[in-house]
Amino acid sequence: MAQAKLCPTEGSWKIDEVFQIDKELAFALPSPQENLPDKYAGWMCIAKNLPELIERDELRARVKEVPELSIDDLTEHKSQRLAHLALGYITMGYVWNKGDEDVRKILPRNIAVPYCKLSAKLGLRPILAYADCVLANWKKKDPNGPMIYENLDILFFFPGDGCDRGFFLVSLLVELAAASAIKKIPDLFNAMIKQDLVKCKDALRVIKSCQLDALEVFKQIHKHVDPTIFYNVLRTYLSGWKGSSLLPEGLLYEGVWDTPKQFSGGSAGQSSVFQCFDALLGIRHSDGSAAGFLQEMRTYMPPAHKAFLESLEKGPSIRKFVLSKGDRCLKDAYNECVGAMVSLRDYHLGIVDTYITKPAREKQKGKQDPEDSSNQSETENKGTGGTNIMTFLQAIRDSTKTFLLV
Ligand SMILES: C[C@@H](C(=O)Nc1ccc(Cl)cc1)[C@H]1[C@@H]2C[C@H](n3cnc4cc(F)c(F)cc43)C[C@@H]21
Repeated sequence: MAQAKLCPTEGSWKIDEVFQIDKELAFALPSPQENLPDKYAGWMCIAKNLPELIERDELRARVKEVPELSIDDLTEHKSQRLAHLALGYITMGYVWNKGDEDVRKILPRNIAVPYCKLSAKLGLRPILAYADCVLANWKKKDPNGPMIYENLDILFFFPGDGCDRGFFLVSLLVELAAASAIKKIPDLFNAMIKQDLVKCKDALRVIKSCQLDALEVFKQIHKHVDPTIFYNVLRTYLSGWKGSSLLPEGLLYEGVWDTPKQFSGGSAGQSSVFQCFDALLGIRHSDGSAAGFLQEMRTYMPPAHKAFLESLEKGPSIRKFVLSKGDRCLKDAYNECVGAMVSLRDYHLGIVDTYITKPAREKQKGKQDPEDSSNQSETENKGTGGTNIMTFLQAIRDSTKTFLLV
């Protein structure tokens, strides 16, 4: 497994390029490709017109007509990520279509075969994930302009009047704010190696301020995402087929596997930045199901990013170093980083309440017999990733608090 390597020449830590982490953008794909070779026009035409095709009830027919294409002409990483993103949108649209009970349990081989080959090549799953719809699904309107919401757009859309633009771009901007903290990690490790407590405290203070910047960016979500549309429209298209009552066995990838396979829908847990500060600070989640879910979500990340999280967990422990020094100021600087994680988790819980719990309750009220919760489908209170996101987030928020040093 790749490790965060000591740079042999300068004798100092750097984040090895093997982890594919960009200095400014961290886990986001820098300048994602927007066009595929003409051979793939059939995929792009469907993926670029999903809302209209679904509205006109033409999507599923168009998917069945597209020829089975080989992925051999997708030679570069960025074209592979763009094709994986497009096929992800096509697959979610094909399975969920109008978002009602009329789902499809078989993905036709002309999409399933190239999608699974491409997923294997990228080390990703054949389902739309955070790495697709957030990290590879963006462009600048003015290429020379800044990385701000007003100068960004996404490449593909689901139905929902642009709700996905807000949800995906705010997620991306949170990633970018957190990127400044990730850039500081080598300085933190170098300060530890040199036993330089002053530099250690400085690095921890920078990391904390970047975490709080990420929290401020996260708050933009209310401006750009409508809770009712998110809950009733976008959440459906991001849902997966693991533990789903509509696809209890999962999805059959025709021509690839003989039996249906279960994969989870996209979730914040698939964000490497969501997990990297826990790994850096030595925060381990004792709640088995939450810890298990986080581990499972790592298998939906680009392998290089999963490897980075593992290298942070195996690398020098900042927590042990702080404990060994017994320095009050250093402990405070460490605790402020843990405290920033608690604040982010708390805020995320509020977001789940606004975007999932409350709309679910409103929807229940709207039914004939609001008291009859028997027909409350098991997905009502679930996030896009399929777990009960509130329970999951409460568990990791609570366990994060236990890592504050006295
Ligand atoms: C808006 C939310 C979302 O769920 N986005 C999403 C989900 C699924 C899919 Cl498919 C696409 C987007 C969340 C944003 C902010 C990110 N975040 C949450 N807590 C964090 C703690 C940190 F320290 C940190 F740095 C980032 C953190 C992750 C996503």
